Amino acid sequence: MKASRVRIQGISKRFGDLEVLRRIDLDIEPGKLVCLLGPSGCGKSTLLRILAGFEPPTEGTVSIGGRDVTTFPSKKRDIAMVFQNFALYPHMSVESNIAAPLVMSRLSFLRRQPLFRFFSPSAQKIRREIRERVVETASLLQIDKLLKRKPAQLSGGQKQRVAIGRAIIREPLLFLMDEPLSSLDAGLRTQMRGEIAALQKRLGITTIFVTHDQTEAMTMADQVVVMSGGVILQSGSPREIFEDPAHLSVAKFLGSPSINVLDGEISDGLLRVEGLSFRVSSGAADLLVKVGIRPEELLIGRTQPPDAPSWRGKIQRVENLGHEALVYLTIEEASAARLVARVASDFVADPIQPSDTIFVMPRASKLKVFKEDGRRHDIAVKQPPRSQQSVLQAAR
Ligand SMILES: Nc1ncnc2c1ncn2[C@@H]1O[C@H](COP(=O)(O)OP(=O)(O)OP(=O)(O)O)[C@@H](O)[C@H]1O
Repeated sequence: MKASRVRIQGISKRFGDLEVLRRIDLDIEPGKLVCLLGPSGCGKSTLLRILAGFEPPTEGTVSIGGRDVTTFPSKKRDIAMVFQNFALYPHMSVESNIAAPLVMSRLSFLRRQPLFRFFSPSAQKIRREIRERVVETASLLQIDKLLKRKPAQLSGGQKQRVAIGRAIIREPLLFLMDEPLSSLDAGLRTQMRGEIAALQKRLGITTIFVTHDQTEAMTMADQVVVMSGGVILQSGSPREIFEDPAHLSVAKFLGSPSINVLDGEISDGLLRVEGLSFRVSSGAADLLVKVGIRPEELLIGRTQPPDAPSWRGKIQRVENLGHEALVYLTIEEASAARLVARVASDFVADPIQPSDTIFVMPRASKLKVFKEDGRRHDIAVKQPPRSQQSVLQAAR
């Protein structure tokens, strides 16, 4: 299989006065599975359509496999696309649907006519080769028993496999998918997530797909590109963008329940958050900030930890999910600050009363600090040394 590099440089798109994409730069390595992730209307489908050649950019260039294809029509780009609704030909069998791209590219209009088959040995040979490829592709996708059926006789997952089969049979340079799983039910979506990712690895075709589902992005992609308002906020591995978000919007978009966000302030070398103080890297300027804490990075207990800053929390609600529990609470010191903590379900095994007071300790090194404009503030946060803690706690 061919694996090609994709390079997007300075792409902007305007529809009249509406600027939908603003100077997008993106480099995709050959053979990677890349996800464009972002809220509705952020411009992901428009970017995919520009890559596919369905929409011209207002500015910028697209290159696929080292060729500048910006002005090429879709047909000349050697790409294949799977649409949200699969777009199968309803009157044609599964076999003919999968074969369609090869039939169109390898047989002229005349040689496609039924009568021609009987008189042209070369057309017969091509037909035989195409059939072999269809069977090979169908067995790869485990739909080889369905070749004679029409799309109306298939389940959602089977239709999707046919759509994928039709896309990969030509061995395109680039494979594009627009919300490929959104029309499947939840169980099938989980199954197809794994199957598509495994198939993509086996074939090695550079693939870009669009979704607004963070689980899909995090479980399938090698590289996740988070978009918002027509710009790329961050591009990186799923782990990178989850653990090291470059922007508060990225941090909020990933993770369920969403990251806790509290107001904070850096002054005199300390980060102060709702009454707790932490040390920050030396030389950090005084600043108002937002502090993000993932629900799994809040430790909670029934007794006050002796050697780490903690809040007193009032439990509002507990959701026991079996293997873990979500504890929703407010901070006593700042009743407006609401938090959610993800804890092992043993913690809530003893009946916990909604009004019980507990202690909530954020892991200092995991605190994510953002500037007021949402961009990440690149400072390290640490626990205050033990000797300072009693002083800081007394000063609260
Ligand atoms: N042909 C068009 N003419 C005018 N505006 C358009 C056109 N196509 C898209 N838009 C606008 O561009 C913006 C981005 O649309 P796009 O479809 O790329 O978003 P998206 O992130 O894919 O959203 P969704 O997840 O809802 O599909 C939207 O505000 C949309 O209304």
